[in-house]
Amino acid sequence: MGWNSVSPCDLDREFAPQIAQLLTTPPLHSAKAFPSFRPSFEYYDELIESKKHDGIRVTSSSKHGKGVCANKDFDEDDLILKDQMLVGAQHSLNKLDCIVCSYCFRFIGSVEFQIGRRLYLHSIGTDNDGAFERHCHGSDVGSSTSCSGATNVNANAVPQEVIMSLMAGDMQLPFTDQFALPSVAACPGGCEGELYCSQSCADSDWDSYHSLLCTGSRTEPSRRSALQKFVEHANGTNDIFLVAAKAITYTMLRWWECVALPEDVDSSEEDSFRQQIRDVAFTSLQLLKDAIFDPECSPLFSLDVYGHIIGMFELNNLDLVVASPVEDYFIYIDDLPDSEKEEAEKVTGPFLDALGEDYSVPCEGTAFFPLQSCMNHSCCPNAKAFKRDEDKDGHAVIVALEPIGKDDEITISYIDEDLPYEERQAQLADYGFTSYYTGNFES
Ligand SMILES: C[S@@+](CC[C@H](N)C(=O)[O-])C[C@H]1O[C@@H](n2cnc3c(N)ncnc32)[C@H](O)[C@@H]1O
Repeated sequence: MGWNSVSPCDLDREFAPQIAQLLTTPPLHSAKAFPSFRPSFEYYDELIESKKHDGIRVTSSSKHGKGVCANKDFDEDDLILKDQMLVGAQHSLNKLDCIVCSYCFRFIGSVEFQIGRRLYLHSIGTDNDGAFERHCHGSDVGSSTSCSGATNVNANAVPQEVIMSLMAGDMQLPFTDQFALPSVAACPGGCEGELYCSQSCADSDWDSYHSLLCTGSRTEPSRRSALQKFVEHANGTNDIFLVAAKAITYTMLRWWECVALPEDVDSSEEDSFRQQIRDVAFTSLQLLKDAIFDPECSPLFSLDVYGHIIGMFELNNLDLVVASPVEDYFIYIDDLPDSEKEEAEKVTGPFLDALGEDYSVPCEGTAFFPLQSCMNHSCCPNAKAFKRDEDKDGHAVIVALEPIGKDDEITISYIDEDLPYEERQAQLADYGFTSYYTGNFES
C-alpha cells in the first residue's frame, strides 16, 4: 500500500501539490527548471566559496548521485575539509555529562565546572532515582540538577560542599589555566536548557532555530508546555526528532529562501523505513505542531515532509564528537614530571577517583554536514573523518588517508571497513546499496 494513501496526517492531503514540489529532487544542472529551488550545485558552489574550501568541488556521478572531488592534490594526513554543520544536536543523555555550547558544541565554563557538575550528577543519581528519571527525560537539562549514567553508589564520592565550590568557581584545581574554556553565555530567551560559548553563538542559534524552540520565560506558557512535551517525547523515542525540528524551524525562519530538500532515499527501502517510523514520527510531529505550527508554513508540517527530513538525517548524519578538556586535563597531570605530578595529584586524585571512567566522556550527538554528506562510500576510502588535537568544536574534519590526486573522488567509509564482507554488505544495505564501490569518479 502506498505511503500517502494511509497517511494519518490531514496536511498530506490538503497540501499534496506543494509537498510534491518541496520533495522534488532539484535538477543538478538546470538552474532554470525550478525557479523556487536553487540547483544543488549552485548551492554547493556558493557554500564552498563562502567557506573557502577551495580544495574540493561537489559534482555528479551517473552511478551514485552527487559526490565530492579533489580540486587539487592532497598529501597523506592533509586536511581536506572542516565542514560546519547545517543542523545537529547533542544526545540528550550526553547533555547531562558534557556542558557544551548549544550552537558550536565547544566545551564551556571551566574544567572545574565540568568536573563539579558531573560529580553533582553522580550524587543526584545515587541519592534519588526519581530525579534520575525526571531529569534525563525532562527539558531543563541545563539546570544544575540532573543525571548521568551514574546510578551506582560511588565509594569515592567527593563531599557536596567541594562539588558546589567547583561548580561555583570558588575552587581552582592545579594547572587548569592550561585548559581555559570560554565563559558561559545564557540563552536570550531565558531557558536553562541551552548555554553558549559566546553571545554570537547565542544569537546565531536564536536566529536559526531556537527562537521557535525555546522553553524559557520569553515563550508564551501554552507553547512552552507544548514544546516541553515534544522534547520529552523525542528524548524518550528518537532524538533525531530534535534535529528534524531544528531543520523545520530553520526553514520556517527562512521560508523566503526555501532551500531544496536533499535527494530521496532509495525508493525500495523508503516505504518499509517509513512504515516503521511513521507512527512514532506522527506523534512527534503532532507535538511539534502543537508547539510551533504556522499556517503559512503548513506543508512543512505534513507527515510526508517530516518523514523525508527524518529519513534524510538517518542516511546522512555523522556522529558529532568533541573531545573533553577534562580528559586532556587529567592526561596532562599524568604526564607532569614526577615531582610536580605528585603534588598535583594530591589535589586532583580524589576527583579522578570520584569521576571513575566517566572522566573522559566526550560531547556526543548527531549532526548533518552539508559537504561531508555529499561524500560517497568506499570500503577502501582515501579520506576519513578525524578530529585533530586543535579541533575543539562540532565541525566535521575530513583528512586524507593517502595522497589524493586532483580530480580524484574523495571517499569515506560509512562503516567499519575491517568487518567481514557479509557484515559490511548488511550494514551498507541500511544506506540503500550493497556493492562496495571503490572506483574513480566520472565528472
Ligand atoms: C551520504 S550520501 C552521499 C551522497 C550521495 N551520492 C548524494 O547524491 O547525495 C549517501 C548515499 O549515496 C549513495 N552512495 C554512496 N556511496 C555509494 C556507493 N559506494 N555505492 C552506491 N551508492 C553509494 C547511496 O545512495 C547512499 O545512501
